[in-house]
Amino acid sequence: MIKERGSLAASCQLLTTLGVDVVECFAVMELKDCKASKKALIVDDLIATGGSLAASCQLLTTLGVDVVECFAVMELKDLNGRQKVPSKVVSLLEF
Ligand SMILES: O=P(O)(O)OC[C@H]1O[C@H](OP(=O)(O)OP(=O)(O)O)[C@H](O)[C@@H]1O
Ligand SMILES: Nc1ncnc2[nH]cnc12
Repeated sequence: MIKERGSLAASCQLLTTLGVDVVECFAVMELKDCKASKKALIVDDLIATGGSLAASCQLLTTLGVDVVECFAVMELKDLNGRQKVPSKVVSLLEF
């Protein structure tokens, strides 16, 4: 997930409220690990306006990382956020 430091707990709580069994949370990648020629799957809890995923893609692409796909648990379809995202977008739940 692309998160501010310290906000992972709130994301887990939201998913639990929705009935998702959060088995484990782990931080996979920090910016220092993002190197050119690496591939990335970006996972976030929500795609609303698409601004967060678009900015994340842009940042990683600037670092030379190949963003293969973006995955979001929830997508607010009416906001058309996926149109801003330059990579393939997959979401689990649509509202
Ligand atoms: O598609 P967007 O319009 O960018 O919205 C989606 C983002 O909004 C939420 O984060 P938020 O900014 O609320 O902060 P958080 O990381 O503390 O959850 C959510 O976790 C996504 O990262
Ligand atoms: N439109 C939205 N609804 C709920 N949570 C959000 N977080 C960021 N944008 C949001």
